[in-house]
Amino acid sequence: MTRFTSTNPATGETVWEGEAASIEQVGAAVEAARAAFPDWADRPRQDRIDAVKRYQAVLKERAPEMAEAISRETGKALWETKTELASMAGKVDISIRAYDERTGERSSETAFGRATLRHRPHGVSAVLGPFNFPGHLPNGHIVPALLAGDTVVFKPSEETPLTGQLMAECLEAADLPKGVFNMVQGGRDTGAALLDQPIDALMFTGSGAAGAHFRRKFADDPHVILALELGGNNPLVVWDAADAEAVAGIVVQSAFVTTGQRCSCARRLIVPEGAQGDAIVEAVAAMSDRLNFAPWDSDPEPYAGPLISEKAASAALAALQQRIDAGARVIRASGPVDNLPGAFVKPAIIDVTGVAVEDEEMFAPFLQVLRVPSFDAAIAAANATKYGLSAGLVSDDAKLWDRFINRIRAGVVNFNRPTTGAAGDMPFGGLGASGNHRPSAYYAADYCAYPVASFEAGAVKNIESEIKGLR
Ligand SMILES: NC(=O)c1ccc[n+]([C@@H]2O[C@H](COP(=O)([O-])OP(=O)(O)OC[C@H]3O[C@@H](n4cnc5c(N)ncnc54)[C@H](O)[C@@H]3O)[C@@H](O)[C@H]2O)c1
Ligand SMILES: O=CCC[C@H](NC(=O)CCC(=O)O)C(=O)O
Repeated sequence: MTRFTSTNPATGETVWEGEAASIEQVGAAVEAARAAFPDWADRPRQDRIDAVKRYQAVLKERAPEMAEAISRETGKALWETKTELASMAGKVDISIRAYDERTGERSSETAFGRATLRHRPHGVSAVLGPFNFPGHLPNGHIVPALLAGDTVVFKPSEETPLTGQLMAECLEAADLPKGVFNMVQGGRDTGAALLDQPIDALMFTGSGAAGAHFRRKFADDPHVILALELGGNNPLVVWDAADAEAVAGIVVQSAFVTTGQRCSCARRLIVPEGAQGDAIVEAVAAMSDRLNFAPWDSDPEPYAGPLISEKAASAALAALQQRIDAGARVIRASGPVDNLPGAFVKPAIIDVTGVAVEDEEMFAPFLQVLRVPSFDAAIAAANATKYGLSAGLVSDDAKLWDRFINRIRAGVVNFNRPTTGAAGDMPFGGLGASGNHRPSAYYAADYCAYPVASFEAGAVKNIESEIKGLR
């Protein structure tokens, strides 16, 4: 057994300590999920709705305590973790609607009787969660999976086992049948052990690198459904927008919210060459100076907290330095935040125009500016990435939006809105290295069940007259 801990990145305090699941325990969790599957899948839909509604009630009751726990474990500001808990409870009603609308059952009358579309669950779903929304994002797989009739084995991020434990307690309090929901704690080894088991689906939210690994791992297992929600190198284009202050607010919320630890954060700001671009970059830099990065419970309320760990901060700063060494010009330098531990970093803005930089996500509050000569060049630069999660245009000119929306290659596209802050009642997912065309949020219902078309005649009837060429 391997012991591991999770610590508050703002203080170094241990917030959770425990054992990673052994291979045997992982196997037992999958067996329990397998044994529970037939009964759970065959239950009337209302039974499963009642179960997730009970879970929702527990979540609502425990929301204040859980929001604080997520803040302590991730360092995220309390205002933000409160919204995470609200999204978790809200996910239940959204998923019930999505199930009915996207994967429910419907019949139509035919000449021979009836044609019916049904959806059936896949079986045992492994859910691997990320650290940045350790409740909301795994919850966005778990709730639709349970509603569809799948059983679940969940492994939270090794950075956020406390959040995982609290979610498991809520599901236990919801009195689901034994084996329907199971949790195993641990790191990548535990995740790998889970994926070596006979599972029917992998519902994954995490890094592009891990997603690429899973694509390869399951290449010969087409029966295992993969839903991959991965990172991005998201572009935000600002073009012909007169109010630089207003633009700055949208850019800052796109790039720096959650200390840049959202998959949908803008990583690349694309602006016109010359004075228009200068004014925008100056306004963004000035606003970034006013952001208060501080511990989650400080007074006044912080804008955001630290990165998830000192290790993550060192890795992100190294990636930033690599770009500076390659020729990027520093507009705002990062570095430690005064008198706070090493997981805190200042937001950085660098100009990478004409510099060959890696097309990789920096999961930190670091924004790269690119200056281009025309709107066509801006769209080309925006699309010059292997990823395709979120993108945005800020402009006073609605005609530019018409061009942008038709040509941009991303799953979540915003006009005069931050790239962050997606909605649960819309699909959420990306193209290329950002996913595998199985978007989550409202469309999670689609990967939790498969469609079955059935053609049903009420009685055995002689169809000889329909058979051509019968002698
Ligand atoms: N598209 C989305 O919806 C979305 C949402 C949130 C975060 N993300 C992305 O997630 C990343 C941040 O989260 P993270 O650092 O926790 O991601 P991560 O990929 O490091 O880890 C995610 C989960 O997968 C497990 N894991 C990772 N590699 C594994 C392997 N080889 N075998 C088995 N299990 C493995 C981890 O233990 C963890 O539980 C960022 O890239 C971000 O963009 C994407
Ligand atoms: O870190 C990545 C996603 C954060 C968030 N996205 C969503 O909440 C998607 C909607 C859902 O799953 O219900 C964002 O875009 O800010």
